[in-house]
Amino acid sequence: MLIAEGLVKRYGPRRALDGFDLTVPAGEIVGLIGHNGAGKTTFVETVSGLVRPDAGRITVAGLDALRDGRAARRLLGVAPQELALYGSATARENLRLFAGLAGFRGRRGDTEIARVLDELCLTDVAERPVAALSGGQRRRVQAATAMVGSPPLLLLDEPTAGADPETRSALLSAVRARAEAGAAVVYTTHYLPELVDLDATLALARAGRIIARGTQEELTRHLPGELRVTFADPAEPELRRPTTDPGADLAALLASGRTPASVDVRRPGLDDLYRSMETADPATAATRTEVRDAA
Ligand SMILES: Nc1ncnc2c1ncn2[C@@H]1O[C@H](COP(=O)(O)OP(=O)(O)OP(=O)(O)O)[C@@H](O)[C@H]1O
Repeated sequence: MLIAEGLVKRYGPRRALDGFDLTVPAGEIVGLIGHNGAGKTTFVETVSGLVRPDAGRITVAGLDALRDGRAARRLLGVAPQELALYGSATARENLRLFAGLAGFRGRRGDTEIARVLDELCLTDVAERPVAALSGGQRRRVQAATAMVGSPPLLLLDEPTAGADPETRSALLSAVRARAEAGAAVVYTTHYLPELVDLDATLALARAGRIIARGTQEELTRHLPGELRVTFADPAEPELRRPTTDPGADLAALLASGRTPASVDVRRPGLDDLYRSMETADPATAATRTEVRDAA
């Protein structure tokens, strides 16, 4: 659904995007993660037509988005990081505007708006001006403007930033439902447990490019987890050690004649992956990408 290749965006001497490649098939949620300044927002802005790249190609549903931006924009819904809503208009009026842009007008538009308001638990506040809504409610209205009209590509830039658990859960359910209905979703967040909830695949951005891409399992399985062992002899301190092969490490421990009282293996998770990006060697990351391509 979305293919971005070799995107470069320069701001003076700085390259916000520096050979950024990302492909997202229909029905897939990709969690775009990376430290502040990695280029995630610039990528979202580039695909949504707000920023013109200096080089590269973007295809949305087979359309060349850089040549035929207007047609490509009709296929995508964006929730930008900075809220962009009309404060004096009600939530419903804001949605009417975006539904109209997506070609939904009249009764068809009203039905679509009612559906999205319900999906994001906004029906009760639909007639209030957006300026009078809470931060979490405004976040949901922003996500609703992206989803109205059911575009096949969703770009959600930190849609749950500052959201309370209720808002977060309504948003995640809506995003999952959209992907199940076939939408391709680019989802940026710094809150990694959300990506586990969404069962998202991952794209790791660093310094303007994607350094690793794959499923959560593919990207975490080679990272060390942690082996924790307590011993029958109370004088022996608890052992905690990073491990990539807990079975072999435990066998070595037993062979040494010590008697464990409890054994716990913590599998590597997304936090470990995020931390490993500090030191990630792009060459290793490239191998991982190849592994996925071959799969
Ligand atoms: N309009 C701009 N003018 C100059 N530099 C910019 C502009 N937009 C982004 N940059 C720079 O480009 C780089 C990438 O920024 P971007 O906002 O895309 O990162 P990000 O990964 O979204 O970060 P965050 O996690 O903080 O949202 C940063 O170094 C940023 O300072």
